[in-house]
Amino acid sequence: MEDQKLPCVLIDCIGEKHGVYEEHVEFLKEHFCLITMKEYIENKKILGKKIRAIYMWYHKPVINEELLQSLPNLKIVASSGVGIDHLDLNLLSRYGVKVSNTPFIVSTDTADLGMALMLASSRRLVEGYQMAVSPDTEYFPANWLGDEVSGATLGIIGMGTIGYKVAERAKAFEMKILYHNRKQRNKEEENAVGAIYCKKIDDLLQQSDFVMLAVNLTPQTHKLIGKRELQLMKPTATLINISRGLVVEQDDLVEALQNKVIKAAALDVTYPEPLPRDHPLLKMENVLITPHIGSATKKTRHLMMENMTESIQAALTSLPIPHEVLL
Ligand SMILES: O=CC(=O)O
Repeated sequence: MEDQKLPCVLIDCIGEKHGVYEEHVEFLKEHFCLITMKEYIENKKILGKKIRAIYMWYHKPVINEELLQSLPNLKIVASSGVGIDHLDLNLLSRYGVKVSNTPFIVSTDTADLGMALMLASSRRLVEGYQMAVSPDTEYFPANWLGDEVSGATLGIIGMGTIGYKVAERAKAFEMKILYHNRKQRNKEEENAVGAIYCKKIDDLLQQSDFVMLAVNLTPQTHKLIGKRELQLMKPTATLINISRGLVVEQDDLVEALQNKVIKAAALDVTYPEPLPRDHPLLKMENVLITPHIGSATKKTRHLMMENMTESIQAALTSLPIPHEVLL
C-alpha cells in the first residue's frame, strides 16, 4: 500500500527466492514506500514518476535503459554487497543516477566463508558427513586422509579488505601467506599478517597449496585464471573462489580437475549461478560448491540493509552518500 509521505523505492519482490527478506521489510517500510516490480509493471505510468530509488537486493531488479527511461525521478541505485559488476555505471551516470554499495560490511563473513571452504575441502567434510550418515557405507576412518591447512602455503590473489581478512585468519592457522595485488603494496598490512608479496602471479601459483581468489571482477580480472595459470599450480593444490565465477575460465577449470592438473576446487561462485544441474562441476568429488553465500549471515545482511537505507536517504536529501560508487 502506498504511503504518500514516504519516498517511493522500487524493489524486485518480497521473500520468494531472490526477494528482500520478509524481516527487512518491516524496517524498510518505516522509511520508504516500497513498490515491487510487479506493482510497478501493473501501474507504470503513475508509479514510474514517483519512484526515486532502486533498492537492488542481490542484483535484482535488473536495470536496463528501458527501466531508466521510465523512472524520470530516479536518484540512486543502492546495490547490496561489494561487487558492482552487474551494473552499467556509464549508463546510470548518463541518466544522472548515483550508485552505492556496501563494501566493508561483507568482508568479515566472506573471509570466514573462504576459510570454511578451504577447511571443508582439505579435510573432506562433505564426503565425511556423507560417509558418517550413510547406512550403506562401512565406516573406515583408518582409510581417511585429508590435507593440512595449518602450516600450508596460502596464496591470496586480491589483497583488498576481504583478502586481508583472509590473511588475518590464515595467520592464526600458522599458514605461510603469499599474496598478489595489482594495486600498490601496503607494507604495514603485509607486516601485520606476515604476508609475502609476489609481484608475479605465476610465483604465487607455483608455490601455493591453496590459491584463494578475492579480487573484484573487472575487465582486468575477467578469466584471470585459465589453463596456463592452472597448469602452473601444484597438482596437490586447491583453488578457492570467493570473488566472482567469471574470474576463472570455468571450462579450463573443469578440464584441470578432470585431468588432475590441480587437486580440488572450492567455489562459492560460478557462472552462471546456479549452474545447470547437469554441469560437470556438480558431479566431481574433488569440487565443493556453495551457492554464493559469502555475506549470508543474519547480522551482515541486516547491516547491509541499514547501509542501503542510509545511502538512499542521503541521496534523496542531497547529503554525501555513504559508499557512493564513483565512475
Ligand atoms: O557477492 C557478494 C558481494 O558482492 O558482496
